[in-house]
Amino acid sequence: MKGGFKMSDRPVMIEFDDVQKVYPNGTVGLKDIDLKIYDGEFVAVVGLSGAGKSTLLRSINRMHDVTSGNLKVDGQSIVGYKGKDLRNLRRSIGMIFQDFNLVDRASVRRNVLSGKVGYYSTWKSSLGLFSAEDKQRAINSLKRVNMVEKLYTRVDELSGGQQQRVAIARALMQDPKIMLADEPIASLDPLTTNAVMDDLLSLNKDLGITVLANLHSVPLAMKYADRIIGLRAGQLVYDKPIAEVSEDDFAEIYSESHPVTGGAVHG
Ligand SMILES: Nc1ncnc2c1ncn2[C@@H]1O[C@H](COP(=O)(O)OP(=O)(O)OP(=O)(O)O)[C@@H](O)[C@H]1O
Repeated sequence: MKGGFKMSDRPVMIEFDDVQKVYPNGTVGLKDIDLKIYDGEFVAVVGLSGAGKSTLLRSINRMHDVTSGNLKVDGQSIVGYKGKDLRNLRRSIGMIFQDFNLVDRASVRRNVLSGKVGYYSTWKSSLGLFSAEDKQRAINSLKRVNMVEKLYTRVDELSGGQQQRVAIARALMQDPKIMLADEPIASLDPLTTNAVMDDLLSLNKDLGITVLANLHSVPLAMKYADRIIGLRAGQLVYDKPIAEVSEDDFAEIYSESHPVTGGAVHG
């Protein structure tokens, strides 16, 4: 926060307004969520398994639909989006997953170019007819995650950390405004964890991409994020800029037995 600059002075990129999500079987995924995420923020989402972290992330690109309330991305309400609007929303949001979601038997290059598949007709993409510009973009994306020397390597010959970096490069093909990282390092060892988190940080700081990452590790969240939010049983029970965060704060979020206090630790 140099020179008194605050993230909340920036435009709002994602806004939840009284959002509820109830799954068809009655499970509450999200409850009474009010949340603003600012353009260029790096937000870590922490909480116990089942707290609603994935549901929160996946409602932003409409992988999950919310049950009620409003959700805006870049000023536009996205809850009713269909067809072209929904496709454009998803193009503007990159996503990476715990298990990478790459095509194992294809090359790194092919996987990264597949980040552009939705932009081409089916026949062109099935024949691998990508434009020279997109081929160059794939190389640039791989350079950004230090993976360009693996361009022609098959994905199943890479380590987990390398695969996650390829997944980041693939997401970059869309030129996203937002990057959702759903437990990006849960399958990785500590060394590759730092490499992947460093990549996410560089997208955030160098390219200005707003990053939301679900993390199980509070120390990691403290190291990388501008702000930490905590969920418990679908509710937002913690929300602080990193300068105010103390590791002791997390006892409540991570205690299995403590009842939800109705957001007393908000803000
Ligand atoms: N498709 C679904 N149908 C029914 N319930 C679901 C579905 N997906 C998630 N849930 C439930 O919603 C709640 C929130 O799940 P969610 O996956 O968002 O939590 P999480 O914090 O991401 O957990 P984890 O860290 O284990 O991934 C949990 O109780 C979960 O069992």
